[in-house]
Amino acid sequence: MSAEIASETDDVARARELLRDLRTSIDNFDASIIYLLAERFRATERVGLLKAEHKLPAADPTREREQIARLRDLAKDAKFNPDFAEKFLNFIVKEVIRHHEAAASAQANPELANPGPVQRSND
Ligand SMILES: C=C(O[C@@H]1C=C(C(=O)O)C=C[C@H]1O)C(=O)O
Repeated sequence: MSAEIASETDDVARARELLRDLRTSIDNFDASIIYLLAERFRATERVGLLKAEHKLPAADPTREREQIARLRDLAKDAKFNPDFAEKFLNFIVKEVIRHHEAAASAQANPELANPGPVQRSND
């Protein structure tokens, strides 16, 4: 093996090692994101129940505007793309509002949310 080919092989081996380390880090970040989202959704589920009980609207556009402004500022501080931060928040909030609407309709129509045991025709 020529010295040139040997050093190319070393470079690729180093690149593969770096790739493996970076992917381990990415996997840890992804796991953190999932745990954080799970906690966030647990909190928003409680907000959804509270709103349903008190017949408050599922969505709160004023609060959302404040959150977007805050997250855009945080993203800029973190040298992160503020448009992406906004899109990401909107994506999550849309799903939260869908859950809140489902909680409101379950509150308004409990018989539809929990239909009870299925009746068999020969019961
Ligand atoms: C969670 C709430 O409900 C909705 C969802 C939001 C969110 O996921 O952050 C924010 C505002 C509301 O549109 C809330 O009102 O705080």
